[in-house]
Amino acid sequence: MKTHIAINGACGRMGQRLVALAKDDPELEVVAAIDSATNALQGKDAGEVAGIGAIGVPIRYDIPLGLRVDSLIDFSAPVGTMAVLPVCVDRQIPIVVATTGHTDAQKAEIEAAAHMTAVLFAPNMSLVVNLLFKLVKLTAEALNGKGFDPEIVERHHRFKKDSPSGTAMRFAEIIKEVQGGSFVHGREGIIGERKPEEIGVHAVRGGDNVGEHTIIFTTIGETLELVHKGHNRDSYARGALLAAKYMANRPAGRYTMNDVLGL
Ligand SMILES: NC(=O)C1=CN([C@@H]2O[C@H](COP(=O)(O)OP(=O)(O)OC[C@H]3O[C@@H](n4cnc5c(N)ncnc54)[C@H](OP(=O)(O)O)[C@@H]3O)[C@@H](O)[C@H]2O)C=CC1
Ligand SMILES: O=C(O)C1=N[C@H](C(=O)O)C[C@H](O)C1
Repeated sequence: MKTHIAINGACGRMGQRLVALAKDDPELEVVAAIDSATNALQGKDAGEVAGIGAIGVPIRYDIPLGLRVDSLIDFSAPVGTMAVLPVCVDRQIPIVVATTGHTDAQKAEIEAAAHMTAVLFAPNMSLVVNLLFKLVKLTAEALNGKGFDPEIVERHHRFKKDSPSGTAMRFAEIIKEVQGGSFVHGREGIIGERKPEEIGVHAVRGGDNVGEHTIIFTTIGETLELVHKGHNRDSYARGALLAAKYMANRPAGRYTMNDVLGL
């Protein structure tokens, strides 16, 4: 039986790739394509919006009542996640939250929803980025107390609304969990020498970059850099579709991409 998925943010850059890749997957069927009520593409066919031809699913701002939805993937905006989250709770729809940029209060609401429905909340759906989370933890552990300065540089397209990226902040949190420290976002002026406890996080914006993260561990005499460069958005989309299949029919609880990817 196919997994019936709903996509929140279906008109966006990621939403369109999900619609396109799901069409080629015999295990998946897109049954609902949701976007903001004000989006000019409301009512258009989601397949046409994604450039793959009609799939018979119109863009809507809600999930039709009575429709079987096995899991919902959210690549929208923080306000979009918060709009769809209570619907998923009410209707017991497992939700994959891939959107980034939520406030701490919004993050707490998403975590709390996991007591009522199945929730996977991850800033990056790519297999190798999730592997890199592990490599950065290993590196932070190996270099802890040895005089290395951690700094993170992320690069994204000019259209990205949140900064720093959710992924960059996850790398920073992993280092902090191992080494302690405090985040420094950019530097300007006569700020004095770098303090050993600093974890620098820096955002570059421009062009059509789909996402690059460089995690730097540098000391007097040598530097180690761990780098991921996305080539297109499909690595994120494929991970999210895998997650949607994994989440279908799961009981309430908090799930991770490590569960999905077997990492
Ligand atoms: N976890 C991961 O692996 C990845 C996460 N992301 C994150 O996913 C999110 C989306 O990225 P991207 O596709 O590039 O962004 P886009 O801006 O291209 O798409 C977002 C879509 O969501 C829509 N939207 C806005 N508000 C709502 C709402 N209230 N309800 C439903 N839909 C809404 C937007 O509509 P409108 O234009 O009308 O506002 C737009 O169509 C970002 O937070 C990004 O950081 C991106 C890539 C990978
Ligand atoms: O907005 C994007 O494009 C991306 N956002 C995610 C993030 O903020 O970490 C993941 C990826 O880097 C692409």
